[in-house]
Amino acid sequence: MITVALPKGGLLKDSIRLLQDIGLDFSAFLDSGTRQLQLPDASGKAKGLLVRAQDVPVYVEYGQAHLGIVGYDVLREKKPSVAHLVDLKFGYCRLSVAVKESSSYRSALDLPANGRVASKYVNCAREYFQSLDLPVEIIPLSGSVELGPITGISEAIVDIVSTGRTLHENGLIEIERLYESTARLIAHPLSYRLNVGNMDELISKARHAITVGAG
Ligand SMILES: Nc1ncnc2c1ncn2[C@@H]1O[C@H](COP(=O)(O)OP(=O)(O)OP(=O)(O)O)[C@@H](O)[C@H]1O
Ligand SMILES: O=P(O)(O)OC[C@H]1O[C@H](OP(=O)(O)OP(=O)(O)O)[C@H](O)[C@@H]1O
Repeated sequence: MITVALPKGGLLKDSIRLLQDIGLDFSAFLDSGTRQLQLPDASGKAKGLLVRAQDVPVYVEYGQAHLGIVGYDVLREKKPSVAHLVDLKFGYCRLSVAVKESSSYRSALDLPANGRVASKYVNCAREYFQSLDLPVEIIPLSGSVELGPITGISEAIVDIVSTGRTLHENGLIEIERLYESTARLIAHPLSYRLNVGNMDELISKARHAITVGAG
């Protein structure tokens, strides 16, 4: 039986829809009555694990899940040893540098050397500022990162932007875009090589579903 790690939160509905397109029905996770974190799919041929988005690659790397769905942002940040299989095209966002609109900073290189940057994406932020040769102190936060420049804990933030509404409503502006992210289908590398549970067929169906969806 194949096991799939599904991300709780914003990616869950689209993930369930994609899995339905390839013949795996995990819609029971959407039942408001359930608190179950592990469910068989409706046909009984697969098992789903409902985990925090950031933990999806952990289950897949360790082989407890053969397949998983996770944002490219999480893969860039954590660099897990997993096979990247299909860009699923949903869950679009970008990782950006933002500052207070009222500040004088309009590009990353305007930021002061040894300034502070708050982020949930500490590795991506560190790599980015290293690539610019600009020494900054990265302040790790785990949410509501936009409060960094508002409270003065940092001059800038590196955070996910999707619609831009959170930045706008908090008086911040985006000054750099590091990369764009969408949801990805990932696999445990050895299980992928061994084609556990005939996952090749599921992956082909996923590629097909994306192409049809795009057309
Ligand atoms: N506006 C957005 N905010 C956050 N994530 C987004 C947004 N748009 C798309 N995404 C994608 O959805 C993924 C999961 O986001 P979600 O907010 O559900 O989880 P999370 O931020 O890791 O939350 P938690 O810390 O509660 O587990 C992100 O990793 C990203 O790829
Ligand atoms: O551009 P927008 O469409 O407004 O989306 C961006 C916001 O969404 C994310 O926060 P999330 O809701 O995951 O909460 P968090 O602050 O706990 O990370 C992200 O960190 C931004 O705050």
